Amino acid sequence: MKHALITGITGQDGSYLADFLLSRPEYVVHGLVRRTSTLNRSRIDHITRNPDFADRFHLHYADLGDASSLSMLMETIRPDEVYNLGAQSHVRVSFDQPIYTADVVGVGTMRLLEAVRQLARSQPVRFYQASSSEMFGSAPPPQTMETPFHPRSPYACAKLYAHWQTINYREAYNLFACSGILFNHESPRRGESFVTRKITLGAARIKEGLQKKLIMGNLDAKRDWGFAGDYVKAMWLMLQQDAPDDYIVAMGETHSVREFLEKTFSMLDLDYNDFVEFDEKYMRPSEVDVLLGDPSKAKRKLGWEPEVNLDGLVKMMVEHDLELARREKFALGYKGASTNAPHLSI
Ligand SMILES: C[C@H]1O[C@H](OP(=O)(O)OP(=O)(O)OC[C@H]2O[C@@H](n3cnc4c(=O)[nH]c(N)nc43)[C@H](O)[C@@H]2O)[C@@H](O)[C@@H](O)C1=O
Repeated sequence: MKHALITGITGQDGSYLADFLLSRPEYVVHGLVRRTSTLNRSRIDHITRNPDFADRFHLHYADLGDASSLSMLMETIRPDEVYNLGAQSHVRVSFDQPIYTADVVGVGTMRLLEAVRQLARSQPVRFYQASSSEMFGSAPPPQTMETPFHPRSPYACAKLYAHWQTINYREAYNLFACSGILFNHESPRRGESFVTRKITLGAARIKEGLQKKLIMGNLDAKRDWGFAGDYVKAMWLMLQQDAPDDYIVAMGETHSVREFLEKTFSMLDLDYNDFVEFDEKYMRPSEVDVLLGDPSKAKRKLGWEPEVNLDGLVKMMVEHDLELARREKFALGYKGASTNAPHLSI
């Protein structure tokens, strides 16, 4: 059996990657979880509750902030593959918590790389680093493998540090370490404070009369959005190659937040202009205006092809969130619309 360790297992990407690896009978999947007073495991509940996976899915307490917990974990599990998907991943929040973000995203990756380097002394191990299109920041589009980085947030600076450390561990210690520069990737499992999910959930709640307005920031920002379920396959493919390398994973299309709003609301027969309002608090001190990735290397060398386009993605998210809103309405007993989703504060 192959043992894979995933940091960030409770997140969107971690849960899709776990699904993908478990669909292959040769994998045992280990997830790193942080201790929290309330459990945040809804994205992996379908796995933990499935008796078929009882022997092939294991959760372990550790923390990217705690080097000794990572070394212990590495010794216990002795993974063949390590996927570093754990992060404080919200760009806007990284301006409020820059040092925490740098520690978890930047130095946290170093702590993990050190633990992997120790393990690599006694067995082969392959490492995947979740790098981000945010590292390109203000570099003009299209962003290719040759485009120089210009990060625009504490999150992006920390990701860039981790990216270069991954490359350095490959060059200095001959570690099989790959970095996937993933452009935005979304799904029904996306956190509710990221723009796509905020829009699909907000629109669905508006449609069901649970919410009156959707309060947004910069609608002119443009992103290259794909489906997270497609992107985790690229992560895995990178670790199956003969030699380690870095790749961009993207759709090669860019759309504005405004276009995403239009597509979502029109799918629900609504006009977003009637519901969307602006609030300064959703603006970032420095914005990334346009991201447009060139995935040609991943397609050519990995044979990677996405299966879901933007319209398919919007449809998948809207259908999911409409169902969620209907259940919410049923569970609450409908009393009257609130002015905004109370749980969306960022
Ligand atoms: C690849 C990369 O992808 C993600 O980073 P992000 O691009 O910052 O994602 P987002 O969905 O928070 O923002 C997208 C755009 O949408 C604009 N925007 C407008 N109004 C709102 C708004 O109300 N909320 C939010 N969140 N954004 C808004 C916002 O200003 C920005 O221009 C993370 O997964 C990150 O971890 C990562 O690595």
